[in-house]
Amino acid sequence: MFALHEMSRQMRIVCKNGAVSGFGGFFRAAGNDVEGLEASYSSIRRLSSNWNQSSTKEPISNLLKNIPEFVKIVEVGPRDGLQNEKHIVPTAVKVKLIEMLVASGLDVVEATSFVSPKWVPQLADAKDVMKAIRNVEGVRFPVLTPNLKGFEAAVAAGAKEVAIFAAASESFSKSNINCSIEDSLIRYHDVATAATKLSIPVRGYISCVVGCPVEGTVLPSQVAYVAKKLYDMGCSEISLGDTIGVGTPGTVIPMLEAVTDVVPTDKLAVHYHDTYGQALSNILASLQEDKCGTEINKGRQTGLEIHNMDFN
Ligand SMILES: CC(C)(COP(=O)([O-])OP(=O)([O-])OC[C@H]1O[C@@H](n2cnc3c(N)ncnc32)[C@H](O)[C@@H]1OP(=O)([O-])[O-])[C@@H](O)C(=O)NCCC(=O)NCCSC(=O)C[C@@](C)(O)CC(=O)[O-]
Repeated sequence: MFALHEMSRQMRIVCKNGAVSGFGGFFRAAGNDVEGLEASYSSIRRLSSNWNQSSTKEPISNLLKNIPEFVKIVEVGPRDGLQNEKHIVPTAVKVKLIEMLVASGLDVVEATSFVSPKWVPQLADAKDVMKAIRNVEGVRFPVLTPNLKGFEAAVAAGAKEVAIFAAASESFSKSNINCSIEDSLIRYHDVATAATKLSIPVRGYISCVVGCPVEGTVLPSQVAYVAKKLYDMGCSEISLGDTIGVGTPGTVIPMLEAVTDVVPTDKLAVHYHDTYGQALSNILASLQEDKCGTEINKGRQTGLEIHNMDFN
């Protein structure tokens, strides 16, 4: 899986391949043990280093003319990649994975989730993962928190940054967090308020920004509605997730336009799953989106985050 995320200024772009399958594929290839991970470590380093090098070069064609010159990478594999693994990955392997991702040069790694272990048993060791990485310096380790209970547990475990996750589709909201969109926003408002009191940045995800597995097409106005609510409650950034990977440039651009009408582009990320091989096209199209390009041409520092990378 794989995600681009322009940061520092105008537009954040996050893209992710078929969530679990992308990173899971890498993980299976590496083997469910520390040695297997080490064997794959050099590929991570190569990819990370390639990104950094290419970000300093002049654009090589008109196709790439308006994309940011600087790329910031955020990795969500330890959370998003492992949350649906069939077999529970041992804590020590998760920690090793995080350490390797950090060593590869990534400085934001979404480490785990403080969600119900009944819903996501794969991440039931969130507290232990956080304990094991507590001395890693210079890296941000955001964690998912679905409610105040999760937020309090995350803070007690040492989290310095959290993420809340709403949906643009009612059906997905119900199946993912067992409540309506409106109820989730009330819940998240409580989390955001508690986080603000502790000066903890809150990232807001929106799932199903172009399509829902149950409802089909999701209208841009539905996404803009939730994005504005998350922005108003104080989210420092809002990540727009094409959860089932059905987006194409033709659908993500209208969605981005609707959202950028109500939320400043420097607060936005996009999170594209590569289920149907559209993630890179969607990233490129999003980066070329007018508002983003205009800012880039002003020559200000830009960033691009890669949330997950598919090594398959
Ligand atoms: C939201 C809930 C908790 C509601 O679940 P619920 O069952 O409605 O919760 P509840 O409030 O009725 O509580 C039921 C039990 O869960 C406990 N509980 C309640 N909250 C917590 C908590 N935080 N941590 C630990 N335990 C918790 C609570 O204490 C109680 O325990 P019991 O009394 O039965 O022993 C549940 O649905 C849940 O955890 N959902 C998380 C699902 C999830 O993690 N999905 C994947 C992440 S979203 C995603 O991947 C999309 C994204 C972000 O990547 C973007 C994209 O790809 O597009």
